This record gives sequence, C-alpha cells and structure tokens, in this order.
Amino acid sequence: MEENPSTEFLENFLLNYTGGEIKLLQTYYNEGIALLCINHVEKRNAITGKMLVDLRNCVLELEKWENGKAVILYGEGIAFSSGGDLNFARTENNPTSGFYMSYYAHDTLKRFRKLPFVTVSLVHGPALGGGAELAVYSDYVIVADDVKLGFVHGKMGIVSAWGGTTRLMRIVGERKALEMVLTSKIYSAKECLDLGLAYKIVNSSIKLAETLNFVRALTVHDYSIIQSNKNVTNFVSENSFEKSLDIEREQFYPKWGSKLNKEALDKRIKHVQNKN
Ligand SMILES: CCCC(=O)SCCNC(=O)CCNC(=O)[C@H](O)C(C)(C)COP(=O)(O)OP(=O)(O)OC[C@H]1O[C@@H](n2cnc3c(N)ncnc32)[C@H](O)[C@@H]1OP(=O)(O)O
Repeated sequence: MEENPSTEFLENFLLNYTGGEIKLLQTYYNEGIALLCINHVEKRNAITGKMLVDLRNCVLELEKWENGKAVILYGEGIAFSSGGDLNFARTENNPTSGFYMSYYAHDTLKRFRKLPFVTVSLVHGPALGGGAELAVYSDYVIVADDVKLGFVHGKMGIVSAWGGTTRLMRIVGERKALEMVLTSKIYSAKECLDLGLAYKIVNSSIKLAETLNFVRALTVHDYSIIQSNKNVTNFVSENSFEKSLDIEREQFYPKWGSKLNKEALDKRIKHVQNKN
C-alpha cells in the first residue's frame, strides 16, 4: 500500500466508480452564497468515487472565491445522501481500497472545513453512514422535518470513513457522539434538535427557501468580516487557546482603522436590539 498516494493516483482509482455528480451552483453568487448540490437521485444520492472527485474540484473552486460568504450543501430529490456507494463498497472490499478512499476524502473535507465561509448542511430524508458524515462537516446542520439521520457504520461492520465521528464529537460532545455511533440509531428531526446536532428544523416543502433566509441573516456584513470571523473560529476549533489568540489578533488589527471601521465609527451606531 502506498502510504502517501498522490492525488492523481487516487483520482484514477476513484474515477473507476462513476454515477451521479456533485456540483457548485452559482444561482445566489451575487449574494455571496454558493449551493453545493449532491445529485445521484436514482441511488438516493449515494456517493460514488467520481462524486468524491467532483467534491474536491468544487472545494478547490470555492477556495478561489474571493468575496464568498456562505455555502449550502444539500441533496437533490428525496434524500440528502444514502452514504458511500455500496457498489464501490462491495467491489473494493479490502483495507487498501478503504485507506485510499478515506485518505482522499479526508483531504477534501479538511479543505472544506478550512473555507472562510459559513457552511450549512441542509439535510432531508435519509442521511446515512457517509451521508451523515458529510452533513456534520458544516458549521450548521439544518434538518428538514422528514430527516432520518444515522451513523449506521457499526451495522455495516465499519466505523466512520470520512472523519464524521471527530466532527460529530465537536458538535454534540463526547458522550452523545459515542451513543450515536455505538447504537447506529436513526434520528428524527426533533431528536437531532434535542441532541444539539441540528441547529434548526425547516419545513420539508420549503426547505431551501427557509435555509437561504437563515443564511442571509448570518451574512449581512461585508464578506471580509465574515471571512475573518470564520478564519478565527476555524482556527480555534483546531488549535490551542494560545495559538488562537494569535490568529484572532492577526485577523483583527488590519481592520482597526480600515474603511469599514471608519465608516461605522462615523455613523455613531447605537447598538439597540431590533424590535420585530
Ligand atoms: C463510506 C462511508 C460508509 C457508508 O456510507 S456505508 C453505506 C451506508 N448506507 C447504506 O447502507 C444505505 C443503504 N440504503 C438504504 O438504507 C435505503 O436505500 C434508503 C437510503 C433508506 C432509501 O430507501 P428507499 O427510499 O426505499 O430506496 P431503495 O432502497 O429502493 O433505493 C433506491 C435505489 O438506491 C440504491 N441505493 C440506496 N443506497 C445506496 C448506496 N448507499 N449505494 C448505492 N446504491 C444505493 C438502491 O440499491 C436502489 O437501487 P435500484 O433502484 O435497486 O437500482
């Protein structure tokens, strides 16, 4: 087994497993919002090797997006994602193939986590195995009222392949995460909310519209402010307190006296709570 396989090698391997696509939609780019769409409807959005390559290409494109603010990851059709492609799982059923698939996905998803944008997973219908793992990579998990989310890996005789347990633990805490992966239980929307996994429940018939509104409310400020805040929270979640203060300072001081800062000071803003 090649311990540090090249991207080219891994992509040649994964591209043997075709079907479906993951694509970036620019419909709301003018608002600084990108849609990342999982589309393999006939297989309930199972993630093929080719789709893992698509996902990486989308993330590489997002890395170049200078004035982006947010990304919404969602699934077409009646599922968020039924997880890893079982055709791949059956054909490449050996540890070396598992290592290659996991190594490649980890690298992509680490990059996704480091994006300086607010990331939101809109999760509906089945989100199982790798589907649940993808769901928890975002900053916010919004679930539709028809969600069925489960870390079912244990039932399949495996553990999380794409780093989902690490992410899950950071969201719901150690004991709840352990319970979820040890039981392979499938959770409803209300249960996801009670666990602290979901941030909000949306109506499945208007789920994208509701999620867009949620995202718009979080992205009212200039993209530079959003990206700096995200750089700080990304760093804090991965690094020590001391290093975090350093990065927070690095993100802060160039904005002290910037055009935006001066304009805000000139407005003599009074920070009273909005009355709705
Ligand atoms: C790599 C990380 C680890 C993993 O993710 S391991 C995979 C874990 N996921 C699973 O085991 C999901 C298995 N699938 C299911 O439980 C059900 O299909 C599911 C998602 C609840 C949907 O149920 P239904 O709506 O009744 O649909 P269905 O069963 O008739 O499926 C429709 C077609 O989709 C296919 N499908 C579903 N999940 C798949 C998968 N993960 N990989 C490949 N194909 C998958 C299914 O075989 C069926 O295909 P076809 O129409 O018979 O050709």
